[in-house]
Amino acid sequence: MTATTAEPAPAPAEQARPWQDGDLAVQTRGLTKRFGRQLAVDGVDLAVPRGSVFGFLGPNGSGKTTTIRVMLGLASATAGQVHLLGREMPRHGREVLPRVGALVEGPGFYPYLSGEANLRRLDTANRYAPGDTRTARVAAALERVGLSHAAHKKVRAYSLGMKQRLGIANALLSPRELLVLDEPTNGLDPQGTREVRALVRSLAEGGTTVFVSSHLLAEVEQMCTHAAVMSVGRLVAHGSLEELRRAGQPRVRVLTPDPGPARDVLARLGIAPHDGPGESGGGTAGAATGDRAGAVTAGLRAEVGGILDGDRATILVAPLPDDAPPPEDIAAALVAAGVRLRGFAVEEASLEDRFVALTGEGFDVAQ
Ligand SMILES: Nc1ncnc2c1ncn2[C@@H]1O[C@H](COP(=O)(O)OP(=O)(O)OP(=O)(O)O)[C@@H](O)[C@H]1O
Repeated sequence: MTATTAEPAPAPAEQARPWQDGDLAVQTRGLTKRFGRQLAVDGVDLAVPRGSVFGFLGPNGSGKTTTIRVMLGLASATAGQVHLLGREMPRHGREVLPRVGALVEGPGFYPYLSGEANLRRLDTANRYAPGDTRTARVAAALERVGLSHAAHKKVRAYSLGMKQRLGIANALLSPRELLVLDEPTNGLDPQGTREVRALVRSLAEGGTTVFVSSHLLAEVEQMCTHAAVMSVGRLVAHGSLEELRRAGQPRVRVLTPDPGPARDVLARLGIAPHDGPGESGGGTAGAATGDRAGAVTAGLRAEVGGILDGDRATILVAPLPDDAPPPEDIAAALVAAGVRLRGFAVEEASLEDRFVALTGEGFDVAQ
C-alpha cells in the first residue's frame, strides 16, 4: 500500500498475522519514515483499541508527529502499513478520513474572523460536510468545547487555550469515530491545559476513540486508558496504563547506618543497589538516586522520626530481580547479618521510573 520499495518486504509470518480491524481504531505494522539518512520512525507497530484514550508519549523529536502525519496520509511512509478504522491507508483515505477528526499543528484560523465564521469557512472547505446542517453543526461544536460565549469574538482576541479548543471544535464539526490530537496542550497555561484535558476525557466518554500525543507523562496518566512510548523513532512500550505500570520493576529501599554490610547481604541475594552519594552528614538520611529520591528521603525521614538524631544513615535503593526472595526474607537476612535497619520498604516502580528507564530521557512531569 503506502510502502515504497526502500525497505525489505515483511516476513511471511508477518503477512499472515490477521489485521484486527474490528477491535482497533488504528493499527500500524512496521511503519517507517526516513528523511534522507535520518530514520524518524523506525518499524512502529501500533494497536489502538476502539473506545480508548490512547496516549502517544515521547520526548521531543522522538517521531510522534511524523507517525501521526503518516497515519493520516499527510505524509507517505517509507515502509510499513497503516489501517485506520479498519481500512488501509492511504488507499481508502477518501472513505475513512471523513470519520476521523484531527488537530495536527493547528488549523490556520483567520484572526480577523470570529470563531464561528472560521468554523463555517473550514466546514465549507470540506466537501463531505452537508451545507444544510452547517449552522447547527458549528453551534454544536462550539458548545462542545465551551466556546459558545465567544462564538462571535474575533479569533485574534482568543487566548491560546481558546484557539486550541477552536481547533478541536473544527475536528468535531462532523461526527467522528476517531480523533487524533497532536500535543493539544502544548503552549497552554495551566487553566487552558486543564480545559483541554477535561475536554479530551469527555470526548472519550461519548465513545469516540481519542489518540493524543504528548511529551508529558503526567498528562497521559491523567487522560489516557492506554499508551505507547516512543524513543528515537522506535516504540519502546505499548499497552494499557495498568499493564505498563505492572511491567515496572519493583525495588527495595533500605535505610541503615550500616550500608557496607547491607550492600554485601543484598549482593548475596542477587540484589545490586544503585551507586548513590553514600552516607550523608548532619544526622539525616542520604539520598541514593538523585532528585526523585529527595522526596522519598523526606518521607522516610518523617517515618523514622527522632531516631536519626546524631547518627549517619544511608538509603540504599535497588531494583528487585524477578527471582529475588520475598521482602520479609530480605529484611530477615539483613537483620541476621547484624545490619541495623531504620527503614525497609519494597515499592512498585512508578510509571515515570519505567518510562525514564525505557527512553533513557527524563520526561517533563510538570502540571
Ligand atoms: N520534514 C522533515 N524533514 C526532515 N526531518 C524531519 C522532518 N520532520 C521531522 N523530522 C525529524 O524527524 C524526527 C522526529 O520528529 P517529530 O516531529 O516526528 O518528533 P516529535 O516526537 O513529534 O517531536 P515534537 O514533540 O518536538 O514535535 C526529528 O529528528 C525531526 O527533526
